[in-house]
Amino acid sequence: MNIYIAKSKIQHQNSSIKITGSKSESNRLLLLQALYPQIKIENVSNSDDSKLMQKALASKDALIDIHHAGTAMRFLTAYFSIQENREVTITGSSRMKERPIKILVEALKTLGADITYLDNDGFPPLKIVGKKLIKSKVKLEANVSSQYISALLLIASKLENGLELTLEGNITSVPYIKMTLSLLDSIGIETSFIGNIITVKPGIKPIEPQTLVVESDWSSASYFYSLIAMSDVGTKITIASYKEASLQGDSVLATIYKSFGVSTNYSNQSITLQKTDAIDSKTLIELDLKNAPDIAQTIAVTAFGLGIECYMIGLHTLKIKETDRLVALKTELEKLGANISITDATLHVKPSSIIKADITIATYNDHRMAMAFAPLGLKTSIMIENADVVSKSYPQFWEDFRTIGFNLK
Ligand SMILES: O=C(O)C1=C[C@@H](OP(=O)(O)O)[C@@H](O)[C@H](O)C1
Ligand SMILES: C=C(OP(=O)(O)O)C(=O)O
Repeated sequence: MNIYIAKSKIQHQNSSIKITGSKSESNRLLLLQALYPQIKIENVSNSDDSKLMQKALASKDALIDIHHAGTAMRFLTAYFSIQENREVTITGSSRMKERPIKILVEALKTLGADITYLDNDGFPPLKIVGKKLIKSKVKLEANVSSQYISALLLIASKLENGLELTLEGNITSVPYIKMTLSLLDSIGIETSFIGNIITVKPGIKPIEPQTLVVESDWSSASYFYSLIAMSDVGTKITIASYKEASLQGDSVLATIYKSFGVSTNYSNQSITLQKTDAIDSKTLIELDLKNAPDIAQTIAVTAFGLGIECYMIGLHTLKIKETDRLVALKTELEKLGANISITDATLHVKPSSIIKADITIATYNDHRMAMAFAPLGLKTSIMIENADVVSKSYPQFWEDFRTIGFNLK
């Protein structure tokens, strides 16, 4: 399904958009609930990735297909490693078979896990024979993906002696590691993160029955920040349910988008985004996104839409996500008339004043390509190819854009 966005305007300034729970928090809590069924979760994400996670955890099958869900792939690899007397093959989409998992698999094997690569060394599909893991100390490279670290931490309290993880090199996507530790702490599992060493105590104390409410997804909110940044001064929109003390690193959007003239007001568990200042075309925005890689696409498109210069570093993880997001951004933004340069970890949007009309944007099976380019509908008419990819994280994305006045065909 392609969607054509005829040049649009935000019509319903006072509409309130409700986004469901964070995909990252949901996938962690779903795994913890499988380990500790006394936990209840509210506002679970309705994303494909969280539904796949739920389905995989409930499945008794010997073959689990996780499609494009990277977090689920990594978390379930750890989970099935400790399911005694169970053997599973875990596979995914063709892109999943290109997304590296060796660092996690080697760490699990060091702890005693029985995992075999069924196709290419270091990549899914994997055969996992569940076992009791006796060892408790492991070192791993921390600059490739934090998901490997979170995966180990999530099962750690079920290991006989807990876990002591030594992180080597520069640690990437740190807020996601802290999110995992906070969720463990909140259910009653003892953890510490000092220097480059994380420890998780074995679960000796019983975990109390409790209900955890997932905060809505900040990465999904990024597309509304982009919309407001490209709107006329005074335009505002309210989205729920958010809080100022978020576990999600992408809540840094509230700070980042001040530079794009957008203010954020927190009230009644909602955020109201308002365009307060017009942006000078000579503005240069410089950002290090190693802690918030999922909002890089949104920000690159906002800068292009406003015609301003933006230089982003810390993007080394983008090459191994749903697609090579650096190459995809360069290719698609340049079709619209942008001047972009990239390296393996940076992206530079040069200032420009032209936005071509009626260009078709390829999305490369990447939800964030579709959603990041959609706000440009305020500036020009644009076609988004395979627009249903959004369901990976935000199934009602197009409905919500229609609600605020977008003209979609
Ligand atoms: O743990 C998580 O929930 C995630 C961690 C990040 O991955 P990396 O650590 O691989 O950057 C992020 O990009 C992904 O969307 C979700
Ligand atoms: C990178 C992402 O997800 P995952 O790694 O879980 O596939 C994402 O949602 O942007």
